[in-house]
Amino acid sequence: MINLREIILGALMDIVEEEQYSHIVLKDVLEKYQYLDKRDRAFITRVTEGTLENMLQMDYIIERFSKVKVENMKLVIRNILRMSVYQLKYMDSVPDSAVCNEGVRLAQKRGFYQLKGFVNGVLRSVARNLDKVEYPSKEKQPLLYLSVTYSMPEWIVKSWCELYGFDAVEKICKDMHEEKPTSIRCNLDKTEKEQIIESLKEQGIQVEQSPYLDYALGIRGYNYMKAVLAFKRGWFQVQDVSSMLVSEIAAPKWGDYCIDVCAAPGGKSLHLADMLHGSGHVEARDITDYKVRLMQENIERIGVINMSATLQDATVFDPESVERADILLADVPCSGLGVIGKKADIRYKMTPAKQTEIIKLQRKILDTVWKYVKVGGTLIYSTCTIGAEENQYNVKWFLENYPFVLESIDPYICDELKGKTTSAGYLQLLPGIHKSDGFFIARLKRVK
Ligand SMILES: C[S@@+](CC[C@H](N)C(=O)[O-])C[C@H]1O[C@@H](n2cnc3c(N)ncnc32)[C@H](O)[C@@H]1O
Repeated sequence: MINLREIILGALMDIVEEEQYSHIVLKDVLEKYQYLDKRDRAFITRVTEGTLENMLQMDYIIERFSKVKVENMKLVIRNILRMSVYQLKYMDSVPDSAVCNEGVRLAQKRGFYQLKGFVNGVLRSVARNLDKVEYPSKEKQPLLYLSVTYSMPEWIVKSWCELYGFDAVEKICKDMHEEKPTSIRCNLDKTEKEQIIESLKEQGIQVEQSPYLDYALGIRGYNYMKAVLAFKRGWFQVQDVSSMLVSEIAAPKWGDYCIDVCAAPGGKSLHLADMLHGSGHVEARDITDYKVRLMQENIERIGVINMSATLQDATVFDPESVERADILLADVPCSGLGVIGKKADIRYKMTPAKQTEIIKLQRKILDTVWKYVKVGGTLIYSTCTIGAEENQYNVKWFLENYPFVLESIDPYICDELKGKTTSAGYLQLLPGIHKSDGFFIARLKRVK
């Protein structure tokens, strides 16, 4: 007999303790247990994602009732406690006694017979006293308040507060906890938006218009993406509207040659190819065979004729590319803190030291690829993060060292997004402030 909580514990161990990506682990688990009914699969998803999204808050609660600090606990035990406390706090439909009993049983099953009493004691105390827990005060401990309320590491909220102020950061954190529809980009070269909407609705899928771009939609209520007919026909891509704005701001012209130096899984390259209506070419490059294959599969599924996927490390100079690109897209690897709403575990895996390494890599990539841009051509620099270090500071450094200038992006965006920085050449999207993921896009022109 399959035990759902054992599956959840396994997934949490892989994600939290083995540093595997949550979306990949969860996708694999759901594929492996495809035969479970919809309710069981939803339970697995909800408890795994919910525990990750609220992990620091769970740890805070656990530490009110345990003499042992969470960081000193056995890895299995702390994850049993986290997922159990999540159910106690956020899932009224599960009886407290069942949560406690299952937690104890799991500890025993994983060989921690001697810790049964500890797990039982902590969980029953939490169940009895949950509404008496005192949380950090917003006025007296603002950073700890943000960190515990929204389960966001303190170093992250501290750096955001310095940049955007407390109120904006609270909006950002809150938005990252909200459930959103899946954002899709209609492939208008294949068919009309109305036909896509009709096909989705025929399958019982709810559709809503996204802001900022007419061909961006939000969908809810599907089970598997691969079973959605319009997706199988290549009529749309899953892509956040922020990411669509990158290609809009790149604004390719008929016949342009585009190089996307960090392209996988290929969302922006496919969009550029779409905007070129079969003309020109998009070279989508990435660093691993696996990712390049993934892009090739997408090219074939959608039937794109003006795009190719190739293996190329962006930190290794490619002399054949010099001055080839009308448009060069550097959608560089980044800390990803703008997409925490979709990938909850990112916030626990990123550290200031890792971020410093990422910034070095971003600069190395820019230092290598800028020569691929034709004089007069465009370089788009983008990240899915919201701190200045990887965004504004990198652009400043780039402008100081290479023959490029920023160009206004106002001609390419809707009025709602226009502001001081967009006329200066860049856009910082913030979840909760904008209706999108957190994203940064800068448009630079090569001047000599
Ligand atoms: C932000 S993602 C790109 C997303 C992509 N542009 C899209 O829209 O689907 C960054 C990509 O950079 C790739 N990458 C990391 N280091 C790289 C390198 N040295 N050279 C080329 N690609 C690299 C990663 O494999 C990852 O796919």
